[in-house]
Amino acid sequence: MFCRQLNHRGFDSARAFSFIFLRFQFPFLDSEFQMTYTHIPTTIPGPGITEDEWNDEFKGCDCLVECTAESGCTCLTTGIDNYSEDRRLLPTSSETPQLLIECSTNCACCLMEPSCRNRVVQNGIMKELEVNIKSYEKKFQLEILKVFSTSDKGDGARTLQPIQPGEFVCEYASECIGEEEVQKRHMEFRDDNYTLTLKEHFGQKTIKTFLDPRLRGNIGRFLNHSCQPNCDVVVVRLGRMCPTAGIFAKREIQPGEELCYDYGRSELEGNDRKPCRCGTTSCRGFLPMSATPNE
Ligand SMILES: C[S@@+](CC[C@H](N)C(=O)[O-])C[C@H]1O[C@@H](n2cnc3c(N)ncnc32)[C@H](O)[C@@H]1O
Repeated sequence: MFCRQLNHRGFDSARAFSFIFLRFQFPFLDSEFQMTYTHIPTTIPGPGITEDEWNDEFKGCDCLVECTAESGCTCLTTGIDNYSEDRRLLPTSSETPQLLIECSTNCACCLMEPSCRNRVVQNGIMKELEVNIKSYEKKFQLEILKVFSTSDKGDGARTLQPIQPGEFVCEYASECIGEEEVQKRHMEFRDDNYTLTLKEHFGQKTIKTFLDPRLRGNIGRFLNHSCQPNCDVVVVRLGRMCPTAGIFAKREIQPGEELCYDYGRSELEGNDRKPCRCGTTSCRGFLPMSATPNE
């Protein structure tokens, strides 16, 4: 079924994705709103996503042995393994990232013990991470999170354990929302914007997915931007067409290092851009900004 869906939608292997954080300057900030969010371990459907869209699932593989490209696992649609035996993201050979589909409950391998290697993001956070939630700490019950201070970027997250290149850090757990809801939240929360737009290019077609952890999210919402990041965002499909965003280590990360990724690039210029405080030698000076909330 999933092959039919892929063909039907005209998807091909010449795909790519980009993501950019929405960034708008407004003169005020409502700190009440800034503090209010509910912890969720994984992405869920939010306003603007229909049940049909969310339930558009892949058929799943029939594997009774380890799911690898070599053994012909049909979830590995491009014939390349997503993860190594020790569950690290495998580098792709070209500039274009592969369509990363993890095995799901629709797969025969879901009975396998321990789980097949094509399940990483869905297994959740394996590392001990730390977040600075300032005075909000006591107010909200966040799993396994403690406190650390960033000097000038608001809250931030860091690791308490070493992380190897390609290892999964955390999901950017969010509400997956529709375009109108993006506009609505932009008006409602003004400066307080967390929406990550995934742009996937399938041939001539571009599909946008909006992930917003503003109201419901996990530690992923605390990762700041860096122009020389130690993490990458990767589009991952957990058995359904609606994508999620997985954050993976780009290089070896030492305990105590702040976790960060590149929010993306924008051509926009202007005084209302927010200065970047990543402090790296390759700093581009400003955080990326998009022209419209759903760009
Ligand atoms: C997804 S949030 C990251 C967590 C945020 N620091 C917080 O306190 O919730 C994105 C916001 O963090 C701040 N930020 C992230 N990276 C930054 C950077 N490199 N320089 C300055 N501010 C940054 C900006 O205010 C941005 O809009």
